[in-house]
Amino acid sequence: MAIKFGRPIEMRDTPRRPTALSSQPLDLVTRPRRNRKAEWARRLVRENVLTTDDLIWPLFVVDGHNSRTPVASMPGVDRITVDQAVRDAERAAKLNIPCIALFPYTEASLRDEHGSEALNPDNLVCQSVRAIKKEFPDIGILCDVALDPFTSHGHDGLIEDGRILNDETVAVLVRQALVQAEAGCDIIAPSDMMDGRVGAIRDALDEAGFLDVQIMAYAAKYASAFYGPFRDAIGSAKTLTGDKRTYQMDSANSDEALREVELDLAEGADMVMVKPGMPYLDIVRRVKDTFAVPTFVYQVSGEYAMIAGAANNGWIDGERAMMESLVGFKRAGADGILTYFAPVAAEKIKAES
Ligand SMILES: NCC(=O)CCC(=O)O
Ligand SMILES: [Mg+2]
Repeated sequence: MAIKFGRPIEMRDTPRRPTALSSQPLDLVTRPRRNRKAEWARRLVRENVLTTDDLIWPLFVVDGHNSRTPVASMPGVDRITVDQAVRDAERAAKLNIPCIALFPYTEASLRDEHGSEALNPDNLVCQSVRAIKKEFPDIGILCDVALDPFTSHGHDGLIEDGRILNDETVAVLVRQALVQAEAGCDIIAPSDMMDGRVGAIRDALDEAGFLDVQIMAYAAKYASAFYGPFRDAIGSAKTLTGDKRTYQMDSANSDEALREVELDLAEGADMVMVKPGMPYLDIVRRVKDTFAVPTFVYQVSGEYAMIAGAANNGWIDGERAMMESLVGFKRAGADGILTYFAPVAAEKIKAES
C-alpha cells in the first residue's frame, strides 16, 4: 500500500458518501478548516486570549459630588465626580481589572497659560488617587504627566512666541510627577512627548525616595485625529490652538518610533506605550519584537467612538467589534491595553469564564 504524507493512498480513493451536490473530493493533504470545525476545536488552537489582566481603564474625573455626566462623543463614557471614581475603582477591582488611569476635566477658571493646576497637590487627580487608595489600596493607579488638561491653550507644554518649549516644560512635568507620586500614584505616564522627560522624572522620583513608582512612557505617541473625543471629555477641544505636530509623531513614520522607545527605555522607562492603537498595530509589533519589554497600546477615544457610534446605529455588532479590536492588540504583541471598553470587556470575559 502506497503511503503519501503518512496516509495510505488507497484510503483516500475509497468512495465518498454521495451528497446532493456531490463532486470529486479535492486531493488536499491539508485542510485548515478542520481546526475550525467546532468551538471546542477553535478554542484548542487559539493563539491569543484576552484576559482582564490585559486591561487598563481610563476614567474622566470632574469637580462636584455624586454625579455622572455623559461625554457626548463617547457613548457609554461619563465624566464622574471623585466619589464616583471610587465606585468605578470598586467595579474595576471586582472585575479583576488591575489598573485604572485618571484624567481630569479642569474648570476653565483653573486653567492658565502655565498649567499651574497640574502642580496643585489637591487637584482632581490627586484627590481621586487619595480617595481611591484609601478604599482600594490594591488597585493600580496610572496618572498622566502632561499639561494639556490644565493649560488655557490646550497644549501639553509651555509656549513662548508660539513655540512649545521643551526643557522648560520638562522642569514643570517633573514637579507634576512628584505631586502625583506624593498623592499615591503607582505609575507615572508621561504623555507629553517632550524630549528627555523620562530621565528627568526618573531622577526626581528616585531622589525623592519614590523608587518603586513605575514609569510607563507614552513613547510613540502620534499626532492623531483620533484624539478628538478625548479633548471633548477633558474640555480642551475648544481651547486648543493649532496642532501638536511639533512634539507628537508624524503618522507616516515607523523607524522613528523605535528610536523614541529606545531613548525612553535608556532613560529609565519600565514600560512603553504606542498610541493610538488600531492604525498603529505595525508599530506595536515592531516595538515588541525589537525591545521585548512590557509594551502597551492605547485604544484612544476616536477608536472607541467609531465602534460605539457604529454599534449604536446598528451598523456593526458592537460587542464583537470590541472584542475583535482588543484581541487584535494582543495579536500585535501588546501586553496590555488602555481602553474605554475595559469594564464592558471585563464583564463579558467574566461571564464567559
Ligand atoms: N494622554 C491621554 C490621551 O491623550 C488620550 C487620548 C484619547 O483617548 O483620545
Ligand atoms: Mg521621546
